[in-house]
Amino acid sequence: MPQNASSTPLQESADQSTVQEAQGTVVDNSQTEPTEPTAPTTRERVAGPDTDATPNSSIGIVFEDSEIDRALLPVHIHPPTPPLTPPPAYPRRYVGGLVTFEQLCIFLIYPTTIAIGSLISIVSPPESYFGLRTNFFNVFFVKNGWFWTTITFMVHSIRLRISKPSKLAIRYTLATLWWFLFTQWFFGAPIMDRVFIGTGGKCFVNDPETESGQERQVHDSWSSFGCRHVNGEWAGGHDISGHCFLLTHASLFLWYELLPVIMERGPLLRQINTKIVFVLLALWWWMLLMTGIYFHTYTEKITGWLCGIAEATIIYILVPKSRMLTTLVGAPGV
Ligand SMILES: CCCCC/C=C\C/C=C\C/C=C\C/C=C\CCCC(=O)SCCNC(=O)CCNC(=O)[C@H](O)C(C)(C)COP(=O)(O)OP(=O)(O)OC[C@H]1O[C@@H](n2cnc3c(N)ncnc32)[C@H](O)[C@@H]1OP(=O)(O)O
Repeated sequence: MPQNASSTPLQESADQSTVQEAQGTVVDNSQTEPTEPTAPTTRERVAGPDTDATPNSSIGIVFEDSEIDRALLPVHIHPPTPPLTPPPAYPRRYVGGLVTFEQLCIFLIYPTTIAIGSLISIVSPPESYFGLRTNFFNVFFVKNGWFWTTITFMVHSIRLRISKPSKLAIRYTLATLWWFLFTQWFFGAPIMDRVFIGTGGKCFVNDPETESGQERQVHDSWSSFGCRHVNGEWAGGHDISGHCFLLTHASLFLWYELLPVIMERGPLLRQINTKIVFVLLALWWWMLLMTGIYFHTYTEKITGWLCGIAEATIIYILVPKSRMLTTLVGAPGV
């Protein structure tokens, strides 16, 4: 198995058992001590290398029947045990020792989409319903984007057999927290609005007192929400694309949580739950392309994307390099 030297403790442990399997090392149970069952009898739970298991249990096998009862049985009446089933570890090809090949492919979808959208916007943006801010998909789905991402994530999570749902909830909470601080509230105005104001942005409103009623005045709104509330125009600063942020952030979160299911290529992949996740991912991708074509400047889209990759990069790429941090937030599994 191709395995980069810099793989994580979790991966190493899981991969070791795969090596055993590849080498045909099957444990002969009749030779082992009766008090140390080598394979589960009634139900065996197999978790992938990326499970929520702590590093010590990363081989992913949980004995659910009473091992003590089993140990009391005389050796000769032990039921035949199946060979030790290795976790469904999939070959991991590491790129630069940091990300797996699949993680990298997923990661690259979004800057490529923004680049293609921006290119189309320069060459010849086609007239389209999706160029309207009021289009149904924008108003109903993207403007409530974290809500739909949450629902879809729950649909995905509910059918998993992972041992520690709390770790899954921690990862969801961290993703939600980053979205919340960036777009909704950060001890006052959210981060994206603070960047806008910090780079010289202001809220302009028409002053009806003037003769033409058109003269613009600066309103003291400190957030885009407040500015919209007074029918003002939020202009002048670096207006990070909230759509690029949200669509990238939500998509990477869903992809990386789903990846073990995809790589396992088992029955979970064919479930309706997985299809629902793919439908939302397709919609988020399409809306990102539309943002790329019709909205914002190129730099605003890039900064939106950069902020959108931040949390997923930390949680799914950097954290797995540390055994201690992995214990805290777990890692996606099946
Ligand atoms: C074992 C099983 C365990 C399972 C459980 C596991 C875990 C779960 C644990 C706990 C969960 C428990 C309970 C959870 C239940 C429910 C919780 C739900 C929580 C929620 O979740 S509740 C929040 C819902 N709340 C949202 O979800 C809001 C999302 N929303 C935003 O965060 C912003 O809205 C954002 C970022 C989108 C900002 O956006 P922005 O619009 O202000 O700014 P941007 O710069 O992007 O755009 C400038 C102008 O360009 C236009 N524009 C750009 N691109 C366009 C395009 N493509 N098409 C058309 N127009 C476009 C824009 O429309 C705009 O136009 P205009 O200014 O006119 O509006």
